Formats: sequence, structure tokens, C-alpha cells
Amino acid sequence: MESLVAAAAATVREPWLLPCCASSSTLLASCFVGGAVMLLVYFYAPSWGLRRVPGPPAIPVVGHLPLLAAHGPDVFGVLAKKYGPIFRFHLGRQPLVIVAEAELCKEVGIRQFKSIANRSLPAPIAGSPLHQKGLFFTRDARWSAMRNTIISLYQPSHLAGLIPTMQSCVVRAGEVIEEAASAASEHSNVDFSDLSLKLATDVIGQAAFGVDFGLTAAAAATHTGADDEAAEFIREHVHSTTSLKMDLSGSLSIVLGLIAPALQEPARRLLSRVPATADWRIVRTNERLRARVEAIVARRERAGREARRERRDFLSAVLNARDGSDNMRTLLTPDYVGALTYEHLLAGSATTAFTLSSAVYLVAGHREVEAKLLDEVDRFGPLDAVPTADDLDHKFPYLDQVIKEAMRFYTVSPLIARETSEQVEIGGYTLPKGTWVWLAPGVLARDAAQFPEPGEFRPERFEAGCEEERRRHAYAHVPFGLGPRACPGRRFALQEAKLAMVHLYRRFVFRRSPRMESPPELQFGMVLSFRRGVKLTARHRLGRQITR
Ligand code: HEM
Repeated sequence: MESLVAAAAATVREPWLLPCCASSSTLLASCFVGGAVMLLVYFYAPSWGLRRVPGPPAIPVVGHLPLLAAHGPDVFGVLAKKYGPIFRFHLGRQPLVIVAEAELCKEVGIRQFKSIANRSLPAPIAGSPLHQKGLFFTRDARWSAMRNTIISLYQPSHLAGLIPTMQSCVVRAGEVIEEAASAASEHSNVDFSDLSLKLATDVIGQAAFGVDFGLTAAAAATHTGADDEAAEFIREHVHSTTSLKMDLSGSLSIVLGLIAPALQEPARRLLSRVPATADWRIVRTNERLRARVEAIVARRERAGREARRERRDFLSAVLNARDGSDNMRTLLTPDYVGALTYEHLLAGSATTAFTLSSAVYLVAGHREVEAKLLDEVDRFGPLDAVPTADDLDHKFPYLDQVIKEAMRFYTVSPLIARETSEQVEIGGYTLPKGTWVWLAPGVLARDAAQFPEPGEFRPERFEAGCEEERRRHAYAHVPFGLGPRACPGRRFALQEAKLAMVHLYRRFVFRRSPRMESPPELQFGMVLSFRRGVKLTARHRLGRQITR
């Protein structure tokens, strides 16, 4: 056997060395065995260094992808119960080390940050430069230089100035609900997750690009809505984002990337030339999207520094920062500026929309929570007084608890990807350089030791200083991640969700529509979403009409 393997290996390495007298059947057998050995080595090499980390047996080639496709991210909670807080999960050929305990997450995200500072690059992102050049996937020195440059744009003083922009989008979303609430009961249904996504996308359009996408306006039919270019941009963005699939339902090159990464790029190049394949569509869409973003950047560059100073959007601010020094100009080339700006749509719209719609869905099913929330928003003041950023921080403590609990109940990013840049020790296991270490905030959120009766929606568990809060580990609730790589958009998202909920609950209450399944079915792409949307009915609160 050993000599066969050696012969096969030699055949593959240096076929001309074979004795010319070898019979063709020996040659065939050698090639076959050599091929099989090489395949085995290819598929098992990444797991070898992690063989001591416990985990369920993996199916050759696809690993545990079928489990993920069948059960979604709930599977990680089940596996954590069986294998402990650190276990192996095979995303096709690629093994992940899942970390599902608060103290260990702190170890990975904070204490050993220097050795685990980057994110692993999942197959769906591998073919798109636009996705790779944002903050999320850049690495090492480039990441820290970019993050240090843009972090001031996420600071409270900058965000406070975005309140009028956010509020104008919220008011338009309110008009859509107003129409539903005024309609005969059979028409009072609102697809709330769809509306939340339009709202969050419009907010990002203004805050990141300084462009009104007009999606909520079109839904309210009060304005002409998005112009053709903006509408096309959003369509391309939605197509590009929904093609990013982590299970086996993506394009052929993405599926190959999951099971045999070496084949992904050649397959993508080949299939991108074959019209009507999923890869052809994705490559074309991503190319168009990239060109569109770069055109927006170029237009804003041409507008000049003075014109940009007048604007509050992220793109203008980044271009102004870039003009400050030669180093910045080298760092922030137009492709990186475009990717950083586009990243807002990717990282900040579906996540914020999901958070808003899950909070309203959960409140709609819990009258005692709704009563406390209405009491708090009513005490704020006259109906059309708009809260400032400071008001949102200090005058709505119960709303704060509701949002935290909604984010625990439905964790929009149940997994957070990281990768080791050198050998590390985590939880008693040695993890070699290049290991994909993924944190599992979705599992932490359902840990009964940290959140008693985790299946109950109970915002009071987040009341400042309460017994449960005091006993809880400081990193048990990390929906925005942790450490230097934590989400910079946290305040942005919370400001928007709170502003929307204050506006809506001062005017309406919501009930779960009988047209919606219960419990709601979730699906997992890059983040969690409601498979069939959140359907609610809206009712005016007594004597209160919307003010425009
Ligand atoms: C409810 C809404 C949101 C949730 C739940 C969320 C969650 C997350 C999580 C879990 C991470 C990874 C953190 C880590 O690795 O420790 C992250 C990263 C990131 N988020 Fe958010 N996010 C939200 C909204 C936003 C918004 C509105 C923006 C932009 C305006 C944004 C921009 C980013 C960026 C740029 C990163 C990458 C940071 C880096 O690698 O340095 N996110 N987010």
C-alpha cells in the first residue's frame, strides 16, 4: 500500500520518472490511489490541527452544512449542550471552532485580540472586491488605520446631528402605517419587516451617501419615490446581498468555495462567462454595483472640498478626511472609500431593520410590556416633539430594555467570524495559525444560567441594577460583538430604532396579524431574517392622529 501511495505521489509530482515499461493498469491504479490520497489530504488537512477539539462527526466534503441548512443557527445551541462551550463545526471543508461561552468570548475578542484580530473570509464574499474592501474584511494594519480614521464619524456628537435626517425617514414610514391604520380592518395589515428595511435603507442612503433613495416615500405614495438610478442601485444591492448564502443554496462557485475552496475562483471565472448562470448574474450585478458606487464617489470628489464641507454624510466626511494628508490619500483610494461607504448598506440596513421589526413583533404579543412602553413614550411630551440624542439616551429606560431583550430573543448576528494570525490557546485547546474561530452570541443569549427562562420575552431582566443583571456575566449579551473589532454602528442603529419606536408608539399600537405564522420562521444568510416577514395590524391610539 505504502509503495502504491509513493508511486501515486511520484506520478503526480513527476510523471516522466515512471518506468516506461509500467503496464497501463498499474499506472491507472497508481493514479487512482494517488488521487484518492491527495483528495483525502486536501479535505482533512484543515481539520488535522483541530482534531482534539470535540464536535459531531462530519460528513465528507459537505461537513455539517446539511445541519445548518436544516436547522439554521439553532443547531449551535444544541451542539454546545452536547459538546461543551468550545466545539468544532465543519462549514463544508472548512472547520470552525465555535466559542459559546461568555468568558471564552472575552478571551477571544479582548484578551487575545492581538492574535485573533482579523475576520475569516467566507466563500460567498471571496469573489467580490466591493465587499472585501470595507472595514469588515480588511486586515491588520490597513484595518486599524481605516478604523481609526472613520471612527469619529460614529461618535455621539456626529450621530446627534443625524437626528433630523433619521426623523424625516421615520415620519414617512409613519405615513405608511397611518394609511393602514385608517383602512378598513381587512386592509390594515402592514408588512412591518419590509417597511423597516425600507426605512433603514433610506436612513443609510442619506447618512452614508447623502442620497434620498425614497423607498419609504414610494411606499407612502406621497412623493414620486426613488429615481430610476437609486431604484436600480437598491435592486442590485438587494440581489447582491441575498446571493451571499452560507448553506448549500448559493451559486455553484460559492458552493464549491465551501466544499473545495481551490476550485471557487476558476469556477467563478468560467461560469461568469456563461449567461444565465447564477454566477454570471452575481458577477455582473457586483460589477455594476461597484461601478455605480465608484461613480458616486467620483462625483462627490469632483464636487470639491468646500461643497463637501456643507454636507453631513459619511462619504463626504471620509473624502474630507482623506484630503488631510498624503498618508490618507494612499490609504483611502477611491475603491476603499466606495467599499467603506457601501458597507453601511450591507452592515447597517438589514441588521437595524431586523432589530426594529423583532422588537415591535415581540411587543405586539405582550400587552403588559406594551402598556409600560406606551406609558413611557406618552410621558415624553407633546406629540410632535422630536427627542434629541440625549433624550433617547436618558429618557427612555424601558424602551432601552425592550430593545436589548428583543436583540437577545432574536440575535440578528448569531455568529461572529474571527481568525487566528498565530497559534493560540483557548479553553484548553491549542488552535494553530489560520484557525477560523467564530463567537456565538446567539448561543450565549439562550444560556439559562445567564438569562433564566431564556424562552420568555422579559425586558425587565435588563433593568439597571436588578438582581439578574448584577449576576450576569458582562459579556453574556454581545449582539454588537466585543473588543476593538466591535460594531462601530451600535449607537447609530440604536438611535434609529429608538427614534422609530418613540414616533410609532406615540401614535399606534400593533397586533400580530392572523396572516402571520406563529412562531415566526427565521432564515439565516449572512444575518438572521424573518422568512415570511413580520405581518402586523396597526391601530390608531385613541384620539391621536399623526401630525405631518
Ligand atoms: C442592530 C444593528 C446592528 C447589529 C446587531 C450589528 C452587529 C454587528 C456585529 C455583531 C459586528 C461584528 C463585531 C465583532 O466582530 O465583534 C458588526 C461589525 C460592524 N458593523 Fe454592525 N451591527 C448593526 C448595525 C450597524 C450599522 C448601522 C453600521 C453602520 C452604520 C454597522 C457597521 C459595522 C461595521 C463597519 C462593522 C465592522 C467593524 C470592524 O471590523 O472593525 N453596523 N456589527
